[in-house]
Amino acid sequence: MMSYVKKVLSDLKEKNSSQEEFLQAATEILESIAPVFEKHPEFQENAILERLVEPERIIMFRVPWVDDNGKIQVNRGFRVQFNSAVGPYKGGLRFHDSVNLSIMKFLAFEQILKNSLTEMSIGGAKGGSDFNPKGRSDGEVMRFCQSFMDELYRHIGPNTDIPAGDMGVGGREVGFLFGQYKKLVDGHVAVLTGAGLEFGGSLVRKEATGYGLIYILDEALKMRNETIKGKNIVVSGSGNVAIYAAEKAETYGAKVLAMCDSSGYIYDNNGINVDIVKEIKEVKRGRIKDYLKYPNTESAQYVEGGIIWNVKCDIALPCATQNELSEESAKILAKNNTKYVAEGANMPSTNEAVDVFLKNNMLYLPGKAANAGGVATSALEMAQRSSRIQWTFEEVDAKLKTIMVNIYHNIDNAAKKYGFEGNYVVGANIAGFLKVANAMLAQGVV
Ligand SMILES: NC(=O)C1=CN([C@@H]2O[C@H](COP(=O)(O)OP(=O)(O)OC[C@H]3O[C@@H](n4cnc5c(N)ncnc54)[C@H](OP(=O)(O)O)[C@@H]3O)[C@@H](O)[C@H]2O)C=CC1
Ligand SMILES: O=C(O)CCC(=O)C(=O)O
Repeated sequence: MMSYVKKVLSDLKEKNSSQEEFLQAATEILESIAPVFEKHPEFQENAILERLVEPERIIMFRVPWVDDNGKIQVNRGFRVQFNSAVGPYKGGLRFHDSVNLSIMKFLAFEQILKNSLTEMSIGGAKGGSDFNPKGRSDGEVMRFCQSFMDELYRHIGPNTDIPAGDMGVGGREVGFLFGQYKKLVDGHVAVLTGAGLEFGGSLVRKEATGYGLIYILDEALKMRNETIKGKNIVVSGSGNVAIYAAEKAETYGAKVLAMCDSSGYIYDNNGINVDIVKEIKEVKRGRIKDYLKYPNTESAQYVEGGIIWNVKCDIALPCATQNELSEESAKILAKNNTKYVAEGANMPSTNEAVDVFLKNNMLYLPGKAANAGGVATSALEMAQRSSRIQWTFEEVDAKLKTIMVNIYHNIDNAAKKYGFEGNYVVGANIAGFLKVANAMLAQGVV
């Protein structure tokens, strides 16, 4: 059956030769699900893979807006509606200057399997723009979001496609996007998750991706008679996912030694004060190096442009961006005896880095399983919104924990069933794929 996978992959490479990140994600996924086709010839007979790798729809559009100097700026907007077999399209919006079609497609492709793993009825999508909100005034961000929504609104809806935040899109941006959507359609509907608590949002959504990462890690460690308590952790990034992963890890008794942004990392052998990072990033929208200006941070250092994975740790949590953890960094982690890697970001480790983790018998939890808590809580937000109720923080948090524990056992069982015990690349991809493939099969050739 490998020949079937190889053929689909080689056609995909020919058709999308310049889409590096998309091909990276597709190669990892397709190669790891190859064993499924031995047991399920019906998938090949029905061209499930050929259909799965082709997005149902891609929307690309112009986003013109006026900056604070009265100058007209033009960005490019995207929404990749990749697969709606399991449910309406669902996935975040990323505003970052690196955004291009390849990155949008890789993120949307990953999202299909991730959303399937949550066991909620949500399909896979992703969108965004090459606009970077960093350094822009609130007024500029608002005008950009309004122009972005002027086009996007006609392609989304509470039963068709429900975007949310991702890199560069937090509460402020979701608020502006929602305001413009509401004005355009004249309806207060649940079309974006990660909404403010005042207008339909859910408690815990902000914390969910980072907390969920620690919940699944905790379960994986428990199954090995291990615990997070007392472990030294390095968390890359200092955005939404990184902050709440670090916060939860500390409540479990771990010490967070280092965090970073794209300029450099801070390191403190006594442990980072996550509240300061939160203040710098969520309130001041500043740089991580500002950490050293705060009281009681004398034992911390800032390393400009340094590679955070050089810091010796027991647990590595890549929570920044794709391909931030190279093969070389993976070898350093292995040499430093790091035993656990759990991904808060999407595809932060290169495929070569993942090979190093697996060869060294490190526990590796891939992003599509480990960071699924964010989108799962988005689905909980949709459930609350449609039934006009609001669960307490504790209720949502308990549901999130259950979902993450279930994901762990689901990927663990799938890995065992297919003869790859402990390999969660195989486990996550197969478990996610089977539900989507069966849904596609049931719905005919569409
Ligand atoms: N938000 C969510 O709910 C979910 C997010 N994810 C994924 O998690 C990752 C982080 O998202 P999120 O926290 O929301 O994004 P944010 O924009 O809130 O934060 C991103 C962080 O990563 C840093 N960063 C970006 N590029 C690099 C780089 N090359 N090297 C080092 N640090 C870098 C940023 O620093 P700087 O400020 O300098 O750019 C920032 O601190 C992404 O891969 C995203 O797709 C996955 C599931 C859900
Ligand atoms: O909450 C969501 O809908 C999307 C989250 C997301 O973008 C992701 O899981 O990568």
